[in-house]
Amino acid sequence: MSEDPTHFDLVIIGSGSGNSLVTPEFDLLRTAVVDRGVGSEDAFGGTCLNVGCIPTKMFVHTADIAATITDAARFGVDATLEGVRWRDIRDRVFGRIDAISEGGREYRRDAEHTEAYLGHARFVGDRELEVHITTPGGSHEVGSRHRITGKQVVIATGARPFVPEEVRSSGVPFHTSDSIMRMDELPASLVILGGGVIAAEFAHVFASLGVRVSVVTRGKGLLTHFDKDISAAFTDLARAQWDVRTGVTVEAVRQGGDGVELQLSDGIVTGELLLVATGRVPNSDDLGLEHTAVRTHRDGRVVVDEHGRTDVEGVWALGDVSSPYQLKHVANQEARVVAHNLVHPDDLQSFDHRYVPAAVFSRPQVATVGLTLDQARGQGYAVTTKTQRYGDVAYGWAMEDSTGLFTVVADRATGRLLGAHAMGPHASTLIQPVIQALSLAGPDGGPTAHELARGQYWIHPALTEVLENALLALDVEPEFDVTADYDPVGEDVPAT
Ligand SMILES: Cc1cc2nc3c(=O)[nH]c(=O)nc-3n(C[C@H](O)[C@H](O)[C@H](O)COP(=O)(O)OP(=O)(O)OC[C@H]3O[C@@H](n4cnc5c(N)ncnc54)[C@H](O)[C@@H]3O)c2cc1C
Ligand SMILES: NC(=O)c1ccc[n+]([C@@H]2O[C@H](COP(=O)([O-])OP(=O)(O)OC[C@H]3O[C@@H](n4cnc5c(N)ncnc54)[C@H](O)[C@@H]3O)[C@@H](O)[C@H]2O)c1
Repeated sequence: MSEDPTHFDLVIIGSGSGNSLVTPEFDLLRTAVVDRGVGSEDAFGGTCLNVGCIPTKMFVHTADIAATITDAARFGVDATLEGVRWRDIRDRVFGRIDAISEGGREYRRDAEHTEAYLGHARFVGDRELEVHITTPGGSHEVGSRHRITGKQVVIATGARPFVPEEVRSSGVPFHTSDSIMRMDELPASLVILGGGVIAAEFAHVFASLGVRVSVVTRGKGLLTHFDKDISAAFTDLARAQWDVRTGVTVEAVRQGGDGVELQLSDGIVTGELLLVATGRVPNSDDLGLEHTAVRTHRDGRVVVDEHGRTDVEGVWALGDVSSPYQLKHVANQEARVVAHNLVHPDDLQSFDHRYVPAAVFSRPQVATVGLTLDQARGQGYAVTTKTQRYGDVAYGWAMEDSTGLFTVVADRATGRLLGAHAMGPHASTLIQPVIQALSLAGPDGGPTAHELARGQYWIHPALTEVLENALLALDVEPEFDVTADYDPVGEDVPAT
């Protein structure tokens, strides 16, 4: 261990996924965790905990409850949503989260082998940083500046909301996902700019809680990064719930109407508040990387190899700042790999980007893994695909579902799965057996789709039968059809 108090064995910039790098192997070494905080409270612990996955899903679940009440009459259950207590909801969510964030910060500050620098870090050399303390509650005074060096440095600085120039230069107040969940009152109406994941999730949250929501996007539909049939079906369902403006450009943003007015290429949209959800940019531009040999891609992501190494020896990167996937489960996997590699330089592990799943927790949910039909064809596979409707299995009847679908994509020649794409209640959970089959396949190629269907029990009449039936209905080469005698109509589930 070094005697120099400004030299550390490990310096981690970013307390999100980076925070999990302080493994027991570092117990006898010195680690600095540098973090400037996220959201309006400059909270410790990164995006997912404070302004990302966790609070949004707590709001989504609350919105699901409200939507279930509103939807209950068609089941013969008469119920009225009498109102929602926004401040109570907000305070319940953040009452839980803030305590975890504060506990994490104090632990890093007080532990014998770690030091918490709560401020902005900037490289001044390859493994040398200047830190300007901006937030109280850490190991150092607000306003102080520190030069620190690390034997190893990990860049885990995440990403931040991108705000288009037409909004920034308008002077009109706006929210991003960093601020909107902490507002004091629900607005009567909300304009959401963007048609991606954040827009889809917040549109559900606020519309289900009684806010009139407009979604404005330049794309032809919503969730256009997903399978095209799912994107089209989701956009149709969105139009039935929200005011959805697709294929439009924003020509001006000004104050007007009840709050904000957007001049679109095809008209005007107004709302009390504006939420900007137009993507997230890596936090690499304000890191002083020009003082190092660390390179970035054109989109700002730090260049790393499959082990998380940058171009500078001893400097690593992981998560949203460098990954092609801005997802917490990916950042976590990358953090586990880097945590191992930091202490096992002769036995490096690699990032696993083979089958990265994603889900959108909207109304309905969307989930995806592996190749879409078009991607599989593009890669030269003889593709077979089946779309099974939720409404065709028993639990789908129970739910009176008429829109949910589960598509599986497979290689006709081998019968093996290539991907799956689902939209409907619990899609994020239902897709897990496909993720498992793809990820654990091993060198022998793993189970065929039919083996996956018939090699295990599927609880009857659970909603997972939608996947079981889709797998069984795939049209594969006969020699791989281990269920040639299976009659999908024979059980008490009707065929499509
Ligand atoms: C609204 C929303 C919902 C989401 N929902 C999901 C979901 O349901 N599922 C999912 O998988 N993913 C979701 N994500 C994405 C997920 O949150 C991110 O992929 C993940 O948190 C990235 O982790 P990270 O460790 O790379 O970065 P972060 O958690 O963002 O951590 C980076 C930290 O570095 C700090 N920092 C940055 N620059 C500096 C600097 N120069 N000096 C000091 N500190 C600095 C930041 O303040 C931050 O605290 C969501 C994101 C958002 C915004
Ligand atoms: N459930 C989840 O896993 C989850 C939830 C939220 C966020 N995230 C992560 O956060 C990332 C960022 O989310 P996001 O929704 O901000 O980005 P996104 O890339 O999903 O969507 C951005 C949207 O904004 C539109 N857009 C961009 N610039 C625009 C402009 N100038 N005018 C109008 N529209 C414009 C794009 O066409 C697109 O529809 C996601 O890609 C995802 O990885 C994940």
